[in-house]
Parts: sequence; C-alpha cells; structure tokens
Amino acid sequence: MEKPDGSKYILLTEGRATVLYENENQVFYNPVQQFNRDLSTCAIRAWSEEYTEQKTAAKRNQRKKRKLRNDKRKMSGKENLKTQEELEAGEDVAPTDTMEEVHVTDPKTDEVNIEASENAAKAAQSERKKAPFITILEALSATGLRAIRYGLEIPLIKTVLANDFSPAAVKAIERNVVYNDGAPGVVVAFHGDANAVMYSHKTKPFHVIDLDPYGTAAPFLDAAVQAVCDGGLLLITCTDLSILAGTGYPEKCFTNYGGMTCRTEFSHESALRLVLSSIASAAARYGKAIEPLLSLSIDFYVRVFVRVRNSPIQGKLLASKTMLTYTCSGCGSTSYQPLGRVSINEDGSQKHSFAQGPPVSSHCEHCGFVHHLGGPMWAGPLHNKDFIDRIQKITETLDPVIYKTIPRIKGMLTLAKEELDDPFYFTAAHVSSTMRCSCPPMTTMTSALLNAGYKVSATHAVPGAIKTNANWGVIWDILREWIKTNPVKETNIKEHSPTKKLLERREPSFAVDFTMHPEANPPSRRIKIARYPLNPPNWGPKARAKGDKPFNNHKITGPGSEPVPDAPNEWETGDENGEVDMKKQKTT
Ligand SMILES: C[S@@+](CC[C@H](N)C(=O)[O-])C[C@H]1O[C@@H](n2cnc3c(N)ncnc32)[C@H](O)[C@@H]1O
Ligand SMILES: [Zn+2]
Repeated sequence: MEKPDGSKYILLTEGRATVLYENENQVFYNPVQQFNRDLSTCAIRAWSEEYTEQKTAAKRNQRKKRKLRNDKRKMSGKENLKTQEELEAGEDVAPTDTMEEVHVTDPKTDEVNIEASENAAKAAQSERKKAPFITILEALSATGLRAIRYGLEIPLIKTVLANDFSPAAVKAIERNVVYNDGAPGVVVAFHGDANAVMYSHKTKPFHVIDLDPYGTAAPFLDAAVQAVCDGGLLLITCTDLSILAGTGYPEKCFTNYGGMTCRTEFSHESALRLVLSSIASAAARYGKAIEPLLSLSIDFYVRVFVRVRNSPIQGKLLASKTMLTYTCSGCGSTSYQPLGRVSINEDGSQKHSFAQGPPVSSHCEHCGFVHHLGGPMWAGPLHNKDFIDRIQKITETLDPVIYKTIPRIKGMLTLAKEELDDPFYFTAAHVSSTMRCSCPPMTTMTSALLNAGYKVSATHAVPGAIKTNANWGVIWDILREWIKTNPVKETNIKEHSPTKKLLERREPSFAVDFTMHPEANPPSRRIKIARYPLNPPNWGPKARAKGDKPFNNHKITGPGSEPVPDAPNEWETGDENGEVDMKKQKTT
C-alpha cells in the first residue's frame, strides 16, 4: 500500500495483525514489546474466561434466590411484586446456563416438549455464548497494533477503543483498522486525551483498560480505576524503572507512586509493589479493591494485570495490605511491617486496628548500621496462581509461528507461579560479598533454608535470587556456618564495617544443615524451559515519536476530537519521567 506521496509503508506483522508503518518519527512502535502484547492477549483471554464463569455462577445464584423468593411470595399471594434488586438487575455477560428457563410448548396440547426445549435451550445457549460482550479501551494506542491484535485474537470482543491524543497516531490507527480485515466494526480509532476518555466512561465502564504509556502510568491511574467495570481488568505498564527501581530519584518515586523506592537488590520487586500500591490506593478511594493477577518485571519495564472489584469492605483491607520496609544501609537486611492490622470477628466481620511497630530499632541488629525506609508499598501477593494456570493452558493452544514469544511467556509464568508470596529476595552472591566469603552454590543456600524448615523459591525478576520466609538472622547464621569451612580472610575486614559486626556473633542460633535437600532446585530448574532468556536485539525502551504532539493543527472530527484545553504537565514529561537510565537496569 502506498502513502499519499507515492512512497511505500513498511508492513509490520505481529500476531494476527499487520500494520502500515510510516516511520518512527511519526508514531511510536517498539518491536521488543511483542512479548508484552502476546502476553496481554493471553491474559485478557484468561480474564474473560474467569469473568464469564463468575458472572454465570452469580446469575445462577441470583436465579435460585429469586425462585426461592417467588415461591415464598406465591405462598403469601404477592407473586407479581418485584423487588428493587430485581428491577435494577442489569445484563452484562450473556448467561450460559439458561437451559432450565427455555420451554417449547406444543400449541395444541400446551404441554412442554422436553426434547425441543432442550434443543432450543442448547441453541440459545451456544448463541448466547457466542455473543460478543467485552469492551476494551487501549488508552494510549500509537499505531493501534495492540488494539487490532486484541480485536482479531481475543474471542467475544464487542469493541476495542484505540485512543491516542496524537493526530498522527489516530490517522495511523484508522488506516491500520481498515487494512486489517475484520478489525473494522470492532476496533474503533478515537482521538482524545486518555484521562478525558476514561473520566467520560465512569458511568459506562470498560471491561478491560490497557495503559501502555511512555514512562509512568501514574497520571492515568485515578481515571482508570473509575472507568473499569466491577470485576474488570487493568493492564498497566510503567517504563520509568530509573525512578521505581533506581536510587537516583526517591522523591520523584514518592510524587508519582506515593512510596519511596528501595535501595536494595530486590528493587525490581519493590518497583512492582510500588505500582500496585498506587493502583490500590487510587481504587480504594472509590470503594474498590484490587487483586493482582500477574505482576511482572520484564526487561526495562514493569507490567501488572490487576482485577478491580467494587468492594468497599475489601478496599478497607488496604492498610493491612500496605507495608513500610526497613533496609539496613550496611548489610541489606530487610524487615517490613504492615500499616494496619485486621482480624476477623466471630460473625465474620473485619476488625481494623493500629499496627504496632517499628519492627526494628534505629540501628540494624545484625551490623549496627542505620536503616533506610522504603514504601509504603503493596504487601499482598503479586500473582493469582489459578490465573497463571489459565494463561498457561491458553498458551498451549496457540500457534508458535504467530505467537513468537510463547517460550518466553511459558518460562516467565512458570517462575511467577513458583514464587513465594513473601516479599523480596536475596542472592547468594550479594550476601557472601557482604560477608567477604566465597559464594555458596545456590542449592547449598536453599538446602540449608529448607532443612531448617523454611520455604524457598526462585523469582521471575532476577536470575539466581532466592525468596524465603526466613528472616535475615537465619540467612546470616547460614553464612556464619558456611565460613567455618570457607574461611574469611580476617585481614580483609575493615574495622567498623558491617562485615566485622556480622562476624562477631560466631555461633548460629540453630543447627545449620547443608545436606542437599531434594527440593533445593526449584521445579522450574528441573524442566526444560527458557527461564531467563537473554535480552532480544535492540533491547530497551524507545524514544517517543516526534509526531506525538497532542491535538496539533491536524483536524480530526468525531466525538472526543475536541482539544482538551488544559493539558496536564505530564504531556511534557521531563527526562526523569520517561527516560530509563540504562546503566542502572538489570542486564540479565
Ligand atoms: C508507548 S506509546 C503506546 C504504544 C502502544 N500501546 C503499543 O503497544 O504499541 C504511548 C502513546 O501514548 C500517546 N499518549 C501519551 N499521552 C497521552 C494522553 N494523555 N492521552 C492519549 N494518548 C497519549 C502517545 O501519543 C503515544 O502514541
Ligand atoms: Zn545491617
């Protein structure tokens, strides 16, 4: 296909979509993000399966309750009166268990024909099953590639609104929708500010909202939590890892996410927890609660998949699911404490109270150095293992020629599913360098922890790291036992150093046993999967497209095309907002 000036577009095929690409100065496209788009497609499919099942179960329950009420009313002679709840009940997902309600009667005898009823019910059922209902907003769409892929690859999609504030992007989306047969009618290009679009949908929320901005998603969270339906899915990318996981901008991290970054080796997990906490507090303000379904640190960004429910009661658990972290500036030992406490009363209700703390004194009990405060951040689980199972099943059905990143998806999901819910991780390399001793093999560390009755797992975020529910005292005890047979050169230890102090307490508080434990190797290490694949060529974030000028002179007509006069500052993001300091990124 030719451009208006006669030159040719570049054809880019990804998944089931092919887009016409002008050049990178006009509209943003980063091929490295195919992993993100492939995974997101699978995640929306998994969410949609679960959502449909839950809605169907809820409707079945509703019907049962209604039947019970009707029976009672019949007995009391008030059968024609409807309750307010019944009047307000709205249809969303077509119920899939309508068999018992479909009756075909013989007009002569007025008798119910069982066989015909069942056939009609089955037909209605499969017809209804097929009825598309999912509405998706891709709020920051660029070429529309992601939105078109959603439209073409995910069953039961009713609409995908592909929005961008750049006129060049909207033109590209419109062109690409037409180019991809099947996308028109489902994928709709829209010219608007992401927040304006979301706020205008508060009363007609989307099932799914995807935020894939340059840098931080923070400016869009308030609108997103309000514009997603009860039980809906948010897919959120943040690429500002220099802020979330680096040590250079703690104050910026606080302004963006309401929490301080951690100066530690587990900063990629704390980045995830900071983003989740920010979404959770935005949601809680509106009586909503989040459930992280999958939270991943990938290449140069984080991506979280979060279910949002309208539930003021669950929302109130936020304080007890939010924590502060105390990380020792000398040895890296970390403790954390939730901000709130919750207990369950006998009648099942929640009792909220003040947490007690701090869990540490002003100086580290292991090395005597001061603590750095991190957070507040999300303290709950990062993933829902059933959700990961669903995605894994879906990946088994996909064509690897079309979904090129399946091996990587499988590897990362296997690791994520294995992860302990306990926060954070450490590496044997880091703790042994603090002790100035040789590095014990990972399985020696994990065996010692398992033999002492603690749990261990790997993490998807960093190769070679260990998650455990053991506290840092246990970890240092294991190291102290290790150096009995792998001695430290005392002359290497500086006076007043953390190491000096760590070595002072020579005898471990428990009998450390390094015997190889059968589970010392995590299951994912025992099977053939791509656990931590090397970074792809051209790895990294891409510069923003030069055509991304909101509402420049180009005129686009239609709803939402009006310029929004007071553009928020985030449109002119400074360097620290969007650019990633590559030196500080993990290179694994
Ligand atoms: C990183 S790109 C999106 C890439 C796309 N999601 C993909 O998968 O290829 C970010 C896009 O957001 C658009 N954008 C930035 N701020 C916006 C805003 N406030 N409202 C709407 N679009 C915005 C930019 O024009 C740009 O096209
Ligand atoms: Zn310390």
